[in-house]
Amino acid sequence: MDPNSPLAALDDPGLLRTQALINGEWVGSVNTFAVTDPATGRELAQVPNLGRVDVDAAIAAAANALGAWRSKPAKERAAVLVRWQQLLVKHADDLARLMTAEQGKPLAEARGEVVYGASFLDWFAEEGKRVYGETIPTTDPTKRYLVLKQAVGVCAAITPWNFPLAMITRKVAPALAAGCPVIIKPAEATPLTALAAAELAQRAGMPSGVLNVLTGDATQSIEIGKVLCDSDVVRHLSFTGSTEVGRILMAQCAPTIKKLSLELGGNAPFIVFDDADLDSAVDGAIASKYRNAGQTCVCANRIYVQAGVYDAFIEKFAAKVGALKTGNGFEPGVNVGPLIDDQALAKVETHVADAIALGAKLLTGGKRIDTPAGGNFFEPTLLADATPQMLCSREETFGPVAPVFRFQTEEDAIRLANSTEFGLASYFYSRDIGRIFRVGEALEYGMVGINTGLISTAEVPFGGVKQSGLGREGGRQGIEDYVEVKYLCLGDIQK
Ligand SMILES: NC(=O)C1=CN([C@@H]2O[C@H](COP(=O)(O)OP(=O)(O)OC[C@H]3O[C@@H](n4cnc5c(N)ncnc54)[C@H](OP(=O)(O)O)[C@@H]3O)[C@@H](O)[C@H]2O)C=CC1
Ligand SMILES: O=C(O)CCCC(=O)O
Repeated sequence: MDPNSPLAALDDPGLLRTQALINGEWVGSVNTFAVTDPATGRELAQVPNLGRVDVDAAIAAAANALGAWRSKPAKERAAVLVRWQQLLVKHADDLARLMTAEQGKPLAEARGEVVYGASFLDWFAEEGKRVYGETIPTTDPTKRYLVLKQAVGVCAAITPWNFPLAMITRKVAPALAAGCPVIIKPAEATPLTALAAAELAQRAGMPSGVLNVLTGDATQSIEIGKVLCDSDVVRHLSFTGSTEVGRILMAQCAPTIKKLSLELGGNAPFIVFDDADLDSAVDGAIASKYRNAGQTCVCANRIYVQAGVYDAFIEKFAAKVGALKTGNGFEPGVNVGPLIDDQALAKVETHVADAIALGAKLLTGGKRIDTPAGGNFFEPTLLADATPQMLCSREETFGPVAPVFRFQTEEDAIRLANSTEFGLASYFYSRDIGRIFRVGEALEYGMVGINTGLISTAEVPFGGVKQSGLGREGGRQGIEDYVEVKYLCLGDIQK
């Protein structure tokens, strides 16, 4: 290990796993790909670049593990999940270090994600104990009607790089709690956090085959995804990522009529009304927009400010955006880390250039930051006088760019906010109780933050409407996609 690698300082070097996990065994391959640090471009590790044979082995292992795992009392499955949660928290510093190294987010944010990610495990450990069936009042005295809920079977989870741990646990925890073995395919950019989490699952006593992790680069990910989708054994696929890939996976799952949970792209409006608490709105916009360098599907993408407070908001917001510190996530005090790769940088640059060409005013930021160490850094950027024609209004920027739009009336704000095919998160600031209900009900989104820019927590149903996806993750609803409803009709009761 290069002594200058950020991973040389792990307290527990056993968490740097560079093999895939299939059937409880760590599996290598002659074909590997490099995991790199987006803050420096330096290689961190090589991990296996797997293909069809390995996916088939993982599916077979999961299928083999299904019977014993789903037959365990929920309380016993819960005990494994709780032990896993405790180990994730115990090793939070090392996991955060791995995450910052491969994903780039500031270390404190990475640590926050570890605790957040771990919280899905104890939440669903409890929910798994409450997968209640029902009895239905009979309409025929000779019969009784019962409803059971049973594990859906083998599940697959394809996860993105922006939340390398939480997007895994949010899917895997309800699956495991309900009695389903899982096969995880993490993003090419961030397999190390996933593998470290799997190592801790092993230490928590996860039975062989119940949790499998397959790694692959972007090309092999397509093949791995196809084999998972084509399999009749895999009964559920959960995916977080772009709407474009979500559509492909949905089409690929059609022949086997798989259950699907899709958490796809967003284009979140963030509305500030004249009656808002402006300081609170500015803080909310900073948190919502610049968290994870703007790379979350619930990040504010379009900031609409009512004419009466537009100038005051811009002035306060610009001061705070200008004060954000960008740099390597391991440096103390850094608020905004690197973007994940070159393509992400290019997309952000295109959105900024397009907005300026169409009349937006650049108030701060606006360009790449070149550092001696390399890295994919972009200045936290604020654009005023944005309009609906701009790319940043129509597409998810997924970067640290805040376009601010001026609006006149509540009706205008609602119309503009809803004028997108996406419907994941939305936000608005107002102190008027009537407006809070009117706007909250009118926004065509799965989630609405009111007077807050942060809405995520394990206890609530996270998900979108329209082309932002299907199903809900987290909350008591998050386990529903992992169970099948079975109706038992009991006859001859009178005999
Ligand atoms: N909803 C969200 O949270 C996210 C939204 N996005 C949006 O998507 C844009 C592109 O980001 P990107 O990382 O490319 O997101 P993708 O949707 O391409 O990737 C997400 C996951 O899907 C995998 N994948 C990609 N294509 C396929 C396929 N054909 N079959 C099976 N698996 C596949 C990826 O693997 P691999 O990484 O190996 O290619 C990754 O694990 C972002 O700019 C952002 O707008 C991105 C990430 C998360
Ligand atoms: O970007 C995502 O897909 C998930 C957002 C993270 C969260 O807030 O849970």
